[in-house]
Order: sequence, then C-alpha cells, then structure tokens
Amino acid sequence: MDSRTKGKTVMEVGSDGVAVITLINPPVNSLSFDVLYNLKSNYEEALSRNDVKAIVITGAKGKFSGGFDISGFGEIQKGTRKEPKVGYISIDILTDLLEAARKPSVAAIDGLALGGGLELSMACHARISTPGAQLGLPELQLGVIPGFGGTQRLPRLVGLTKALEMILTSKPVRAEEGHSLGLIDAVVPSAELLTTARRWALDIVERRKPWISSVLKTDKLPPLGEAREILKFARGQTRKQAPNMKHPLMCLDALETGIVSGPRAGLEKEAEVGSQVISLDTTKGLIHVFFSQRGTVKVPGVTDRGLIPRKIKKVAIIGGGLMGSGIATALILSNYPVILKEVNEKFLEAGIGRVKANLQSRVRKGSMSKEKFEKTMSLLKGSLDYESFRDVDMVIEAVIENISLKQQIFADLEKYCPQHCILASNTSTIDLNKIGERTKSQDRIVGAHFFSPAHVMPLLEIVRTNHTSAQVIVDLLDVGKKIKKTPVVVGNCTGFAVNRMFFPYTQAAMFLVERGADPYLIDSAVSKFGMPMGPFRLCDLVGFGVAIATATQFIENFPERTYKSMIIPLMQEDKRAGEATRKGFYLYDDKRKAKPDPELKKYIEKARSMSGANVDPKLVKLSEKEIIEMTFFPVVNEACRVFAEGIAVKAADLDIAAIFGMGFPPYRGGIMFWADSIGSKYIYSRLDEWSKTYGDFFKPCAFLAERGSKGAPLSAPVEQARSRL
Ligand SMILES: CC(=O)CC(=O)SCCNC(=O)CCNC(=O)[C@H](O)C(C)(C)COP(=O)(O)OP(=O)(O)OC[C@H]1O[C@@H](n2cnc3c(N)ncnc32)[C@H](O)[C@@H]1OP(=O)(O)O
Ligand SMILES: NC(=O)C1=CN([C@@H]2O[C@H](COP(=O)(O)OP(=O)(O)OC[C@H]3O[C@@H](n4cnc5c(N)ncnc54)[C@H](O)[C@@H]3O)[C@@H](O)[C@H]2O)C=CC1
Repeated sequence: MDSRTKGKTVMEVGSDGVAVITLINPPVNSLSFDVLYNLKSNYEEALSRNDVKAIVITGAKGKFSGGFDISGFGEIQKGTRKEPKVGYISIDILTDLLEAARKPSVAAIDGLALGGGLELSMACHARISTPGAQLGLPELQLGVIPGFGGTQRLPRLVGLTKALEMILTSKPVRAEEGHSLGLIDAVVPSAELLTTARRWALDIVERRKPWISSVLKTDKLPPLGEAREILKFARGQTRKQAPNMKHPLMCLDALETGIVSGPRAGLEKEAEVGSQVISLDTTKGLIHVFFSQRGTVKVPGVTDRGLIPRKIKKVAIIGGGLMGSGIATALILSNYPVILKEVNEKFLEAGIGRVKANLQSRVRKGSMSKEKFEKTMSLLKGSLDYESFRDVDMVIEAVIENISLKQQIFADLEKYCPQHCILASNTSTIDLNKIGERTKSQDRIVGAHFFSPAHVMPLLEIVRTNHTSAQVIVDLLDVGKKIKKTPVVVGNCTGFAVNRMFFPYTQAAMFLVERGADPYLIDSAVSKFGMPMGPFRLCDLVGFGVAIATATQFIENFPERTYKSMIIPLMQEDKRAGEATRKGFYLYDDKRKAKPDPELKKYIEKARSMSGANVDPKLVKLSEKEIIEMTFFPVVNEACRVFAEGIAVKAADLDIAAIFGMGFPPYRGGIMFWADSIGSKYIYSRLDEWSKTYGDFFKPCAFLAERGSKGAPLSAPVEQARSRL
C-alpha cells in the first residue's frame, strides 16, 4: 500500500462466478476516499467481466466497516482535501453503480457495520451477518448525518419509527435484532459467512432469492399522513433534547423529503444536507471529541515504552461512603473481586447496602438479571481491618477528605499490602505528595479520581506524581478500560485537572450573585449553554460539605485568585447543605424537583455585607452571553495554567476532562477547543478588563496573556512546559 493512501479494496473472482471485494483499512476498515474509489473501480471491473455473475462485499479481519473515515471530515473542514461533487458517493457510486447494477451484490458482515459501512451494505441486494455483529447509524453522535443513503434505505428496510430510533439515538442493534427487523437477511456462523453470501448472490442471479433494491422498497413505510405525524413528534423531541444542534433536524429534513417526494429527491436532499453539516461548529467539536477521547490513552513516555499491564486480580477499597461504594460497584460489575473496608460494622453494612442498591436499581430497570446480581454481589467482601489486604494488587482509598487520616492510611497500607500493590487515592483535591508524606513506596502512589456517582460517571482522572512509575499508570489505564471509563492521565497538583479548572466556575458564580446577579438566571444561562445544570444546582447536588472541603484546599493553595464567598458557609450554619437536606440554593420536594427559594436573598445579602461587596448595576443586568463569558473565561484561564504547568500533556486531554468530568457540552469540543473557537485575543481582553475592574480573581495568567497578545491558539502544544508527565 502506498504510504500516502489510506486503505484499499481487493477483488478475487472465484470459479463460481462470484467476485468478492474485501475492504481493507485497519483497524476498522473505515471507508476512506481511497477505499471508496478502489471499491468503485473493482465494482466497475466486476460489472464488465464476463466471468463475474454476482458480487460479495466484505471486510478484512472480522470487521465489515466502521463507516466513513472520520478523519476525512477533518481534512474537508481544514480544506486539505476537496470534497467530491455533492452526492458523488451516495448517488453516483452506491445508488447508480452498485444498487442499480445488472449484477446483484450481497454484503457479508462480520463484527460491525456502522455508519457508511451499514449504508454500503444497505445498497447491496442482501445482507448476511455473523451473530452479534453491531449494526448502526451513529453519525449524529459525530455531528454529521448518515450520508451514504442511510436516511433513505434504513426506514425502507426497518420502518420509519425504528429507523428514527436508531438514527436519533446513534445506538447500534445486534445482528439478531437486525434480522428480526428485516435489516439482515440471514445470520450465520463466521465460518459460513462467505460461502453463504456467495451462494445467496448466485441464488439472486438465478431468481431463487429476491433481488431487492432497498431504496425502492415501500412496504415498511407508513402512509404519508402518519409519517408526517411521526416526524413532527421526532422533531419536537429533538428540539428539546438537542436544542443547540442543527444537524439532527437537518437529518430529519432528508428523511422527510424521501418519504414525501420519493427516494431520489431524498438522496439528493441527504447529499446537500450532508455536505452542509460538515462545516457546522458543533460538527467540528464532536469530531474533535471523537479523536481526543481515543487519544487520552496515548501518554508520551508511558504508553510508548512497551509496558504490559499487570493483571489486577483483587482490589481493596477503603471507605464505603458515597464514592467508595460507587467505585466498588464499578469494579465488581467488571468482575474484579473487591474488599470493602470500613471503620465499624454499622458503616460497613451501610457501604455494602449502597453497592447493593446500585445494582438493584439495574435489576429494577431490567438491565441486570437476579442471577447476575447475586453473582456480582458475591465478588464483594467486607472488612474492618487490613488482614485481608495481604494479597490485593491495588488499594483505592476513598475516606473523607482529611489529610492526616489519609497519610495514616497510606503509611498503614505499606505495612499490610504486598510490595507490588498499587496505592491509589480517590481524593478530589489534595496534593498526592502530601498524602504520601509518611509512605516510602512513592513509586506506587497514584491518584484514581472517580466522579460521583462513580459507577455511572465516565471519567477516571489518573493522577501521577513525579515518582509514580510508568508501570503503575499503564496498569491503571488497563483497569480504567476494563471498567469502561475514559481515563485522562494528569500531573499532580491541588485539584488536579478537572476540579482545578472548574473551581473558578462556581467562584465566578458566587462573585456575580454577591454583586447583584440573579443565581437562577445564571443557572438557566449555563444550562442553555449546554451544561447539565448550572453552578448553584450543582453545588446543591454535590452537597455543601464537599464544596467547603474543596474550597478550603483552593483557598490554602491559590489564595491570590480564590474568591472567598460566605454564601455557602452561612447556609450550612442554618443546616441547609444542598439537595440531601432538601434545601440549598433551591428547595427540593419529595421527588427531588428543585424550585427557587425566595429566602436565598437573605443569605446573599448577609454574605455581601461580610465581603464588603456592592451591588453593581452592570452585573445585575448581565445578558446570557455575558454570564457565560464571566463564568467560563475564568475556567479557560485556569485551564491555561494547568496546561502551561504540564499538568496535562495535551490540550485535548483537558477537553475530554471537561466533557466527561463536568458535563461540558461535547458539541462545543471541550474547554480549550471552545476557547479557541472564540479566540485567545478576545478572552484575554475580557479577563484583563474585568481584572482591572473587579480584581485578581479574573487576572489572565501569563500563558493566556502571551498567546492572547498574538491571538495564538491556546491548544497549540506547550513547547517548553515543565511537563510533569
Ligand atoms: C458515511 C457517513 O454518512 C458518515 C460516516 O460513516 S461517519 C462514521 C460513522 N461511524 C462511526 O461513528 C463509528 C466510529 N467508531 C466507533 O464507534 C468505534 O471506533 C468502533 C465501534 C468502530 C470500534 O471501537 P473500538 O474497538 O473500541 O476501537 P476504537 O479505539 O474506538 O477505534 C480503534 C481505532 O480506529 C479508529 N476509528 C474507528 N472508527 C473510525 C472511523 N470511522 N474513521 C476513522 N477512524 C476510525 C479510531 O480512531 C481508533 O484509532 P487509534 O487506534 O489510532 O486511536
Ligand atoms: N463526594 C464526591 O462527589 C467526591 C468525593 N471524592 C473524594 O472521595 C473521598 C470520599 O468521599 P465521599 O465518599 O464523598 O465521603 P463519605 O463521607 O461519603 O465516605 C467516607 C467513608 O469513609 C469511611 N472511613 C473513614 N475513615 C476510614 C478508615 N480509616 N477506614 C475505612 N473507612 C473509613 C467513613 O466511615 C465513610 O463511610 C474523599 O477524598 C473525597 O474528596 C472524589 C470525587 C467526588
């Protein structure tokens, strides 16, 4: 293969008259332009050869295709590759050449057929699959639309409602379900896949099997009026669920055109819309996230050293509170035997009860059987001492955020655990060097920072000190993968990457309300921006105890830029500590529904008089845009410090940390990507102006000042960073 080309197809013609075209582009046989153009020429050759009666398309090494080569979108966005004529692939190649050919084709699907992969198979005249293969159109998740005819063929094969479900949720179905839906014609074992597909193709030639062009099918489509109602409902849901994104609605337009005006018009609309969506900012953000998420496991100097992860056979967790029980749940769900240690019987029982409740909720929802529940729970053992720690391979400490307690625990662990055992802490803010001050085995100390609820939230922040060994990081990356978390490896500092970046966000919000801004308007603006909730609702959710413990760490470590607001401590004095006490910034009913509380004013006024702040008429009337800027530019500022200090190796890691740890909207590409979409010059100028008016909390850091003065991208690599990794 030429080093400049990406992938190819090969064609072999058998003595039975079947040409088998194999897609080859490891690791997932994505459809690059090279693969697609090769496919076209193989196909043309097959059609012109007299010894070919039918065609089978398959993928190399157990995978049909993971879809269009996503990096191709980036090339088009950057202008490094010219987009082919609109509709060239979906209409000229897949419809007019392949589907309309006078020789039939059958797709032989193994492993997966996603996006363009499934769309290519739907243009064939039949699909044979191996059991368990994943079939789906996940394009909306990437900000694009099914652009190889999927908006037209899927509804015609599986019906409009199911097609909408598959397209709008981006969730694949398994081959067996695909078979019952009519998407797949037969499911056969892997060893029989090619022979069955060949025979099927010849049977079509001989009219023993039907010759079906999916795009012309109408039997699964509902009558026009009903179809319009279904699409209207889908549009309403989409507007509600993805209010800041245009491409799902554009995709529905393509579907509707096909149903109302026929498949050719639908294909043309799909092609037009497919080309337009590529340049949407949300699409650029989502594609950036796709590659950045896969990039977090590539850590220079760690994962490029040929280290093999050691097998972690048993894990101990210290503390069965909110976090410890969640971490235990995540581990046993992935078959790790776990010992949970608590201080006394009562707390131990409560901890195990929390794990049980986490699993029982799955049983209630039907996603776990009773047998699986029993089997999973049997992996969990309780303990009140360290005797059972003698054969564990990893310990995760999750006791309360108290430095001396953690120091004592780490010193004890060294006595009881085997020498190879990884000593991890789930601390959310405390510098790991402090935790390990009384421990000799510095190379085994690492942060395994989960997010609450730990069995649900996808991020695992792996924190490395200057002493942590590369082997330990590799081991933890492997555990992270097994428990299905997205890991981000960061350096050690107070708050690490996520909490450190996002601490100024809550602080900015407190700063604004003390000067007259409405907290509920701030929450609403931030939610509209795309965060799952605003800063005040979030404080209520995590609880004021955690908020105060975190704030204390930041006040101690970054006093020059920490805004000390008394709002939360004042409320806590009155025993309102967030959602758990049913009162915080909001009031909560039995169903935990939040409602604004007029009494909040009292605390804000008191905090204002304590801090000596005055109501500022400008801040009282902030627009939504200004609210977003004043709450998120301080986050960008801190992210710049984290990046400049080498706490993160790449800006993209901070994007992933922000999305998976804080719920930053993925379609904005993450915090640094978003910042660059606004421009460093503008962000710098705003922060600089606010710092002159409102003080050092807003002061841009040296890194931001330097890049902002040149208008340079914030995410460009830091060349001389004192990288901690
Ligand atoms: C034609 C259209 O209308 C538009 C399209 O088809 S858009 C593409 C639609 N397809 C998709 O969205 C599928 C995207 N891929 C995936 O979901 C997953 O990669 C997968 C289920 C295919 C495999 O998952 P996995 O086994 O966990 O492997 P994963 O780590 O994700 O991917 C393996 C590698 O393949 C790459 N890859 C996967 N799918 C790719 C694609 N469609 N294009 C380019 N690269 C792809 C990944 O970037 C990764 O590369 P690195 O090893 O360099 O990091
Ligand atoms: N609550 C959150 O949202 C998050 C918390 N964290 C961190 O996780 C840690 C735990 O936090 P939570 O679970 O919220 O606290 P928690 O208060 O719910 O649980 C702590 C548990 O540790 C137990 N414990 C105390 N000393 C112990 C000892 N010597 N041996 C065994 N058990 C002991 C306590 O009995 C209690 O059950 C803290 O370091 C916190 O900063 C990290 C991420 C998020």
